[in-house]
Amino acid sequence: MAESVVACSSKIEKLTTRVLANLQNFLVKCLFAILSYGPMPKHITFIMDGNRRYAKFRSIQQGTGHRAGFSALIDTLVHCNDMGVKYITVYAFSIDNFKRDKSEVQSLMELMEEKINELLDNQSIVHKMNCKINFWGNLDLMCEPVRLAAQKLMACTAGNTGLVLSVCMPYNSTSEIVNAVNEACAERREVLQRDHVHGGDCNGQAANNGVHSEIAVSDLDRHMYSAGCPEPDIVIRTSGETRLSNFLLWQTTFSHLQSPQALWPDFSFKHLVWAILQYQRVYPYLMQNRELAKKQL
Ligand SMILES: CC(C)=CCC/C(C)=C/CC/C(C)=C/COP(=O)(O)OP(=O)(O)O
Repeated sequence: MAESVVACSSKIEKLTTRVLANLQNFLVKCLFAILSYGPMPKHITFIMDGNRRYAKFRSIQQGTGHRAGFSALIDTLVHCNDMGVKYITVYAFSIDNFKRDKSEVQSLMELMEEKINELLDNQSIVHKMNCKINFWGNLDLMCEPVRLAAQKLMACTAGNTGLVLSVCMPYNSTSEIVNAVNEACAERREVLQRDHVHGGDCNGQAANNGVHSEIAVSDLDRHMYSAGCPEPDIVIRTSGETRLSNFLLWQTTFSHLQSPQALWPDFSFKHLVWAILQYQRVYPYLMQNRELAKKQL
């Protein structure tokens, strides 16, 4: 008798769990349907701030905070993918982060290597979502195991057609801009020299193909890590901080900035939905600004 009561109550428990999960799925789908009536962002970027504070407040190891941060990143990717957001860009390691305590940098590198290798597995969530993964930054600054793993991940997801995740690492925007200026100048010099050899005038001006020696905005665009990717619609910096900290300065002129109080490992579905609702609220003004700027050019 007692056994059958236990078996029955366990069946009821399982059923309740399944019903609640289905109900939750249904509510989430309703929410997506409501959101999709408004303009949906194509590209959301995250400054994943507050991982160490998360660990400190819980009196756990600092590295555990960064691990929780990685889980929050994967959950966020899944939600964005479900909502049809095509581009996600995250600030995972700034060039300035190399100035941190040696042991902290070392443990961050180990975490990066471990997690990138996990993502390389065919069964990983990013493969299931057909994600393409880019790394934006100077990978030569990373230690060899991280660099090799990152290059392998980029190569093996290059043909994927789903969500595009760009991991900024080791990155800062001013280096990206300087790099783009140098590359654009080198490219222009090459064209002018070629033209000169083939009949340009003695001032180095192109002969007749309309090439000018000045660099245009579009030249720099082509040499940014973000070439081919739409400008971010939303920049979210968690932990209530309101600085950009040298992140995507070139690309975020018209982006909507948000700084939820949540620390990155606590960032969840509700924060994401709230961020999109806020974006939809200000969307007409964002578009107005963009149009105005285009006219002024
Ligand atoms: C493979 C891959 C993409 C891994 C990403 C893992 C991850 C979440 C990295 C975040 C690294 C970082 C320095 C975050 C800033 O928080 P913080 O450490 O500055 O914390 P604080 O703001 O509390 O000081």
